[in-house]
Amino acid sequence: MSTDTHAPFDKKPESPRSTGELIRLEQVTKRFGNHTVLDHLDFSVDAGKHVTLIGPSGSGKTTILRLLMTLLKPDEGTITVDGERLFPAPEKQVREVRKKIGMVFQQFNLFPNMTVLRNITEAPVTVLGLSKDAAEERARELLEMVGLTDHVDKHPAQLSGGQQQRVAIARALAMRPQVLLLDEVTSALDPELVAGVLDVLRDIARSTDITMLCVTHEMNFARDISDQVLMFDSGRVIEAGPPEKIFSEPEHDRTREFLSAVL
Ligand SMILES: Nc1ncnc2c1ncn2[C@@H]1O[C@H](COP(=O)(O)OP(=O)(O)OP(=O)(O)O)[C@@H](O)[C@H]1O
Repeated sequence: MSTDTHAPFDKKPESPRSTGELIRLEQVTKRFGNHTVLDHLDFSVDAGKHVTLIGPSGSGKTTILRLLMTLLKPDEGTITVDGERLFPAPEKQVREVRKKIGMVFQQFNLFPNMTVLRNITEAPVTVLGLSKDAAEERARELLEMVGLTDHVDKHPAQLSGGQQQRVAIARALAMRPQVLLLDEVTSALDPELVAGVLDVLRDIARSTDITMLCVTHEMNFARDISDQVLMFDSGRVIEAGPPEKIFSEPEHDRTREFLSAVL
């Protein structure tokens, strides 16, 4: 069996996957009724980069992740992932492109009736066609990475929220996505469980070549992992730059107001 099948994710020293631009949104507009949530939005993310979306509640950050997951469709504009259209595109192409994208949600969304191991192996077996053994081997490696080796046979209800979220991270990585979307993954956790989850994500950011697009209110985490921070306001990017610039010398008044409220 190739090492490729065994590796839970691509570590940095191994051959990188795509390089250059991985995600591109062009003139993307999303409306809910009369409410324009994203307004002719343009931005791109290069492969292997960690990009964090910050901004006030309701500014459209989660909507972007949901568009990339194809849980929503834009009203206008194009979305491209790894050079292939995600929207507009034929259904078969959308399914293929979707395999390149993993997401971790605020509410862990684990299957309650499946064990931890099965939660992680289910999609690699049914969607990627991995053998049960190969999927389990990969799952065990991922569970070690997220510090949950002792919990393989438990059900989600037997775990803390932080542990469930770490299973959800392992589950997303089991599909070997090129992009990991993180939507306020610690917002539903008790405060004492937040650090454990963020540490796992820091480790993934440091040791793998995965591209991350992250919505978070954890500004220290954003500062630690981000190559670029995008400040959103009313469905537009109003300021973008490396974290040291955005957090220390923001140019826009709205960014300053937002950061003074949350830091
Ligand atoms: N399915 C929906 N139907 C109607 N309105 C929606 C829907 N989803 C989101 N919205 C609205 O779109 C706007 C943007 O929501 P979104 O969740 O993208 O914001 P956000 O920046 O992620 O906010 P938060 O930080 O509070 O999660 C909000 O006003 C929200 O109420």
